[in-house]
Amino acid sequence: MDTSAIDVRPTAFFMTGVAVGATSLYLLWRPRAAAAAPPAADVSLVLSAAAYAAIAHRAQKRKHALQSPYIEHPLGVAALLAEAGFTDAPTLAAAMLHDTVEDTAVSPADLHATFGPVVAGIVAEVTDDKALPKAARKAAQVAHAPTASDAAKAVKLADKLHNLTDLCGGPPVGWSADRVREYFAWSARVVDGCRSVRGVAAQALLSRVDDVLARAGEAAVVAEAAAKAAPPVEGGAAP
Ligand SMILES: Nc1nc2c(ncn2[C@@H]2O[C@H](COP(=O)(O)OP(=O)(O)O)[C@@H](OP(=O)(O)OP(=O)(O)O)[C@H]2O)c(=O)[nH]1
Repeated sequence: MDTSAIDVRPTAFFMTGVAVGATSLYLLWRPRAAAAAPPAADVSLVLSAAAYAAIAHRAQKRKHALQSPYIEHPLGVAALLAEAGFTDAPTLAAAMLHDTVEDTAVSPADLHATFGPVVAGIVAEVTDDKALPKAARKAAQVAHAPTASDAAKAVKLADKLHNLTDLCGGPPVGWSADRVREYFAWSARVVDGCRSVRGVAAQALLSRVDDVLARAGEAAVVAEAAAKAAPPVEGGAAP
């Protein structure tokens, strides 16, 4: 067949169009694909932190009536960050580990050795000094919040969001309605110190925290009902 008679210009034009289109699609898809599939090292860091926290908190339970395993809280805090749009692995890992130094035998040096300085640093920022009397410890959280890093502010906000949402479902055993109101009021002061946190995901988180802070009255009513069923123990023991 004599192909010399075929005009190749439309074909060349078509192929150039396909190439330009495919390149554009690839350039559009590539960042989305990267966002959808985090690097294996990030997944590994976050899951290792979850496993580490599960072992560290293995003997502890939440204080509410369900008495669920304590790890529910760190997992919940990390999940709230992810739902808000946080994808930074050290921040998610620190969320998983945020109560290990405060409430278990894990030391800052242990975390530094296992997870490195970034994760250990965020955890250190959100760790209360349990040697302080309770009132001083609570005041220190309010005082330190404004100067915390963005990552530490985000973990603190998710921590408060999880605990306050929990309180709306039912208070820790022995908490009176007044104690619930006090916890909401104190949390609002910590949250105010975190409002300078930067980033779209952090602002989404703040908006959810504000929604739950508005439910203080509802949580107090739930606590009143629970107190009628089982009388409150004022100043009840914390874990
Ligand atoms: N709402 C709720 N809180 C529970 C539950 N179980 C344990 N907690 C913990 O109780 C703390 C609040 O109790 P408080 O008596 O006010 O404080 P304390 O334990 O620090 O002395 C919260 O700590 P925090 O200092 O506010 O935060 P975190 O950094 O220790 O998590 C929260 O993590 C539960 O079932 N529901």
